[in-house]
Amino acid sequence: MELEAIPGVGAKTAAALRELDDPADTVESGDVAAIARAPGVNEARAARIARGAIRRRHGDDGRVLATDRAREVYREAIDLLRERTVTDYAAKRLETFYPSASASRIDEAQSFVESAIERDPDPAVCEALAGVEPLTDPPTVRVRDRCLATADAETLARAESTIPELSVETVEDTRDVSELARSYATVIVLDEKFAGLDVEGDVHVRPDALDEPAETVPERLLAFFAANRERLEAAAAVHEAAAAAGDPVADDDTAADTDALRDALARLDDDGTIVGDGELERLTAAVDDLDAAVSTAESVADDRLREAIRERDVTIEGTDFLSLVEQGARVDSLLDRELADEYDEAIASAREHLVDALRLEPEEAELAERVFGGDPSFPVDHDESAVSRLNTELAAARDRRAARLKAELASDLGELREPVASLVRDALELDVELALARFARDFECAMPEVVAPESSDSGFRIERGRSPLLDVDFADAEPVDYAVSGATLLSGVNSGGKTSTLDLVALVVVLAQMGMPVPAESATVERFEEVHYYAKSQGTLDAGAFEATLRDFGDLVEGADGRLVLVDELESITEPGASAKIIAGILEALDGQDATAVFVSHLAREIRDAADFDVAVDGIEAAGLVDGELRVNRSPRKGHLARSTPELIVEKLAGDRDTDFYGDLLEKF
Ligand SMILES: Nc1ncnc2c1ncn2[C@@H]1O[C@H](COP(=O)(O)OP(=O)(O)OP(=O)(O)O)[C@@H](O)[C@H]1O
Repeated sequence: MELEAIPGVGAKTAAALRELDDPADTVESGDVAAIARAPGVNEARAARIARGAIRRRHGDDGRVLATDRAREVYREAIDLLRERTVTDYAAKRLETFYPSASASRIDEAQSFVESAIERDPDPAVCEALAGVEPLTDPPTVRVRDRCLATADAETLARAESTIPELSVETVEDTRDVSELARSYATVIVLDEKFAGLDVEGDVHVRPDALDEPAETVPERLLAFFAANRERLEAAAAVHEAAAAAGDPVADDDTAADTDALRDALARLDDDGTIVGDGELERLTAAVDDLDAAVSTAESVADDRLREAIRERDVTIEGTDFLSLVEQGARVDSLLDRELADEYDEAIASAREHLVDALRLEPEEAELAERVFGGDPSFPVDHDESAVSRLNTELAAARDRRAARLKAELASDLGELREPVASLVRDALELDVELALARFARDFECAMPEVVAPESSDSGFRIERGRSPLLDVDFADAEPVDYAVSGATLLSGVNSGGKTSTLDLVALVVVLAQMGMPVPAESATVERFEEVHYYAKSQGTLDAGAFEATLRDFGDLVEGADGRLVLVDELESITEPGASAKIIAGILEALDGQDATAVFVSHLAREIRDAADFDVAVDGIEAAGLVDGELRVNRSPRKGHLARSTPELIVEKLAGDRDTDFYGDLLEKF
């Protein structure tokens, strides 16, 4: 796919997207997190790119939201959905839903949404979702005890780019390899021609080493899993909680084995090292504690010997005494001769202490024996070279064991790499689905029927619609029935709910064309090409602004087929007499076209009089004034010019007061 063919993707963004593993599929997948891995592409931009890809696939020019207020209603709809997500991912992913005029796009979104709203938003699942985030790639780990070696320049370049964790060294011959083996614990030679090579050290000839990065640098997988541990554990918890709630995220055969994942993670420390292996822990501790254990062992032996000397009467022959005096304080020979058994016991206790403290195995214990037992001395002394030998052996055993365990764990993790990617993706997608399910429940929604413009059901029909955009609690929103086909005026008392009705219509249409459920008992909506919603102007416009507004409406009525036009009190832009004429003219222009329009106005009577055709008028009626409060039937009555608030008040006064004034006034309405 030509990435530049996606609306909104220029050459620069396309170049960034080409850095992804599989640019075309990733962009088409709608996976906002995966798209956002492209350099310089944040999640908001990724959502726009995903939306662009959807539009391209459906040949959709994305013109539905034609005015500021229409765009605002869309934002409000998106906000209502986003408020119901737990993860940032789901919040961004919801932005890939937009009102479309393409039947195939609406069908596609509807089929996703229909199954999503069947989900049960279980609290345990939502809680677990809080820790889920898209998987992250940790920075490259540098491994310094291993290197790659090759004689070939091309292989060298490939090695540097595929295994950046290791140094890549150039070697000409066996001598070079053997030199490397002295600087690195392990050397991996990449060239076939070195096969059968015999040099000292841990040297392997592995021409396939670059194709098996998991084996060559198990640290890469370990670092990846260590860095993503919390996300993975959270995703696993989501799957487990969803399964426990009887609403599994994925089919059993596609689900990752969460037990295997937990088991593998338990073997891994946060810094990518191995944990939970008793033998490795023993060897690591033995290396770390060796010096301290040697000096404690010396003290143990010294204490024993001191005790023994203190309790013994030693008879010194004259010659010995003489040599003692002549040679200074050398008592070694005396110790050997007079206290041989005690000395041996003291040395034995030192060795025993060393073996016990370091928990040494028999072969290691043999080396430990040599640490004590040189010429007798007091205080007891150790053999430094024996300590260093023991240290080298223990460290080598530790490193061998760690390398083997890393390789084993990496091989287990390698098998989990793909499954965990879907484990996390599915958990994040579940959050999108649960947000939709919660939205549908919270606002008692139904899936609307979206019909073709040429259908006999053109326009819109909403039954018992309740707007979540009202300034009252949703529980107090009174249901509204309203249907319009063609152009109509909507009249009604002040604060009767005219603006709220326009909002409800706009919201239902926008949601329906996004493929979403709508807050109504049922709804049928034409698939509008464009939604033009004009909010009430704040006061009279100056000449320039008035002219600009008239131009807008001039454009609007040109080729208005397939448009939904919602206009709130256009009369406020200028003086009432002129307004009525302008609105009448616009309605006349729309009347001959396949447009659907609702014009809210307090000038319905005047507009009707100014129009050259029979203007349809609906009305939001007040049932009357009760204790100075309007009692309103929120559903507009079809073909009915509603009485205005002033008329209602005059009528009330005419009934209450004993004077002709109010009666005469009433007749003027
Ligand atoms: N369906 C409804 N359910 C509950 N309350 C509603 C409903 N519709 C409107 N209201 C309440 O009535 C108030 C006024 O509604 P709205 O602004 O839509 O009336 P209006 O007819 O456009 O008024 P005006 O003629 O002054 O422009 C709203 O702020 C809301 O509190």
